[in-house]
Amino acid sequence: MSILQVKKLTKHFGSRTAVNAIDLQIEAGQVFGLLGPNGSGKTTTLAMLLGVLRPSAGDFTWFDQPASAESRKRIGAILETPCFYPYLTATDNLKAVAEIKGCSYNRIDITLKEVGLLDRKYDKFQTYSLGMKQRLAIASALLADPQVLILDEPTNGLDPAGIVEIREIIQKIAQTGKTIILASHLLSEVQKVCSHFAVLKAGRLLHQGSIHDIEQEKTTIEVGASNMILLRETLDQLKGIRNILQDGDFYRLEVEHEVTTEYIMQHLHAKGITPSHLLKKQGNLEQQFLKILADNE
Ligand SMILES: Nc1ncnc2c1ncn2[C@@H]1O[C@H](COP(=O)(O)OP(=O)(O)OP(=O)(O)O)[C@@H](O)[C@H]1O
Repeated sequence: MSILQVKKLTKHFGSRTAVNAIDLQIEAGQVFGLLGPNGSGKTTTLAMLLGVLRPSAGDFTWFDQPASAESRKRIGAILETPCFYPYLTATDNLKAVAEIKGCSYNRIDITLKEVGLLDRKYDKFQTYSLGMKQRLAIASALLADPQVLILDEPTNGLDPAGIVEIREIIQKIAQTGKTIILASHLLSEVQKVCSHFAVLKAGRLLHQGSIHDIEQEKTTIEVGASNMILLRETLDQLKGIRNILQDGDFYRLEVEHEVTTEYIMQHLHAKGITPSHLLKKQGNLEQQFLKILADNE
């Protein structure tokens, strides 16, 4: 089932175009990363998709139907950190959220467990760390057991341990079959948790695809030396090299991910070869992201 179809979605703020005719397709079960630098239009896009902002042009469907109050109930979202009562416990705060959303209190312990806060449920919100506050926000978004969870920059401001916790929670939630859409400017985060992603820059959609495709990108090492024949003979004997192609005055090696330039260097040294050129090129999202941004300058 298609979860979200977006067509030519646009938002102008006065003369500024924050979101410029973007198209998106998100399918059930995907963990979808909306990736882009600050000010690229991620929050504005999510706000339109959640009915918080009215689009200037374009449209979208949720669950193959025009957006409605009904479809909105199937989506749990955190656009901004929700306001919790500092002097109330996590449980009492979630009771207040349950009242607003009209859902059963039975879900409170289930969601607190999902975000790893069950043993702190009677602690006051004001005693929570930033990471715990963010996890409680996720619990509140999960309270009505939505099909889709939307998170805007979920690891913002967290320390490395807090970031890992949020990542693990997102992965666990994804395993339950929910579709997750998260906006982030952190490439590594998107690469670690997302199955699919789109890149926004200055309100435009530059790329949409699966993380898998990018990870399948070949890792290559370029190596050149004055004696290309001896270099070739040496490279032919090395393990971990899948393919060797000559490209001008160097060879382009398709290698296993683990093969390092140090490994190549050691073997060349043993044969008395000093490389004139040695460069590893990894097909990871960061390079793709930078390339996508550069290609669209
Ligand atoms: N209410 C508003 N009025 C005027 N301009 C706005 C408004 N909201 C956002 N913008 C502008 O729209 C553009 C996109 O902002 P948006 O917050 O959607 O980007 P973002 O990718 O979410 O960035 P960040 O990661 O910094 O939150 C920016 O230039 C921003 O200044």
